[in-house]
Amino acid sequence: MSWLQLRLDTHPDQVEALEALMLASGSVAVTMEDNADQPVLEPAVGETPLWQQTRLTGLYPADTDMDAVLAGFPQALLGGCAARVEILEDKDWEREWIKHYQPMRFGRRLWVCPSWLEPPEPDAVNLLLDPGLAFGTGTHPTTALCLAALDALPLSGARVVDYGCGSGILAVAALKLGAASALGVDNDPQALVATRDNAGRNDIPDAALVTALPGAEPIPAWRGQAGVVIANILAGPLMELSDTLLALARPGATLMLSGLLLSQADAICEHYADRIQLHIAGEKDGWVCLQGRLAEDE
Ligand SMILES: C[S@@+](CC[C@H](N)C(=O)[O-])C[C@H]1O[C@@H](n2cnc3c(N)ncnc32)[C@H](O)[C@@H]1O
Repeated sequence: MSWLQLRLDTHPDQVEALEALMLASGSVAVTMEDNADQPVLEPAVGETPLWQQTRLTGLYPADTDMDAVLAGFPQALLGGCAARVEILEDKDWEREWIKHYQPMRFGRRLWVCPSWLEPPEPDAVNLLLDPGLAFGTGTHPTTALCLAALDALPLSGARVVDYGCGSGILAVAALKLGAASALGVDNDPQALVATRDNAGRNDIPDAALVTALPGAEPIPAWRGQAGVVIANILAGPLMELSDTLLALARPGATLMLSGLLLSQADAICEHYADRIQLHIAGEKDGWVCLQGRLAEDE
């Protein structure tokens, strides 16, 4: 079975009305994205506009008369947008995604391999991953930057905090690269489940990885203990969480921040400047990873 997909590139003011029209005209699902396919950016951290152009995609059964659907939309709404109708072949989307998820190398030693494939370099540090519903497959530039930066750190025996752990990819990578223990924090309980599953998949002993929701009981025990604190979130939370992240770090610790665009780096560096000097440790597709070391007497 195939489907028809109606794509409308429109101004955010019109999104609500157009979504209602799509649903009323037989669309079984409507999704919205920034039509430049950019992530959600936060106005507080840069002048990058949020949702300036929105792409609405409505999914219609294959026998829908799309000319009639479009004719039923008021010109005042449709006039300002680019509309396109496409045939969407029905596929097993989960399988499609899996087909394209292949082993990836980060830095010198680290490979991230889908758990259902054989690692191409059995002697490398191989992290077996099944991201489930959580963010963190290694395919996003920010995750890739953090993984490469982790590979370059002396992690042997370190205690590592992964704040915003998603699939747990960074915490588990740190443990595979020699860290002694890790704390994975996420405000999405599903992410904590994925993190524990991925740790199990990589034979990480239970005691080596603690997972917690923000503010939960195991976190105070980590205050001032971590030799490496990583947070790959977004610029806004990285600012809000600065005290929390720095409180977890011990003197001399490395702080690694990602999830931000090059245009947001100065604002973040400035925000942290009275405690730690951060520099751009890596850049990929417009995203950056910032890194710095706390003073030994911090
Ligand atoms: C961009 S993903 C990063 C996942 C993974 N660490 C990686 O590098 O691929 C950000 C994660 O941070 C979590 N998150 C967002 N805001 C948070 C907050 N204020 N406190 C804790 N976790 C947060 C999200 O649920 C998400 O799993």
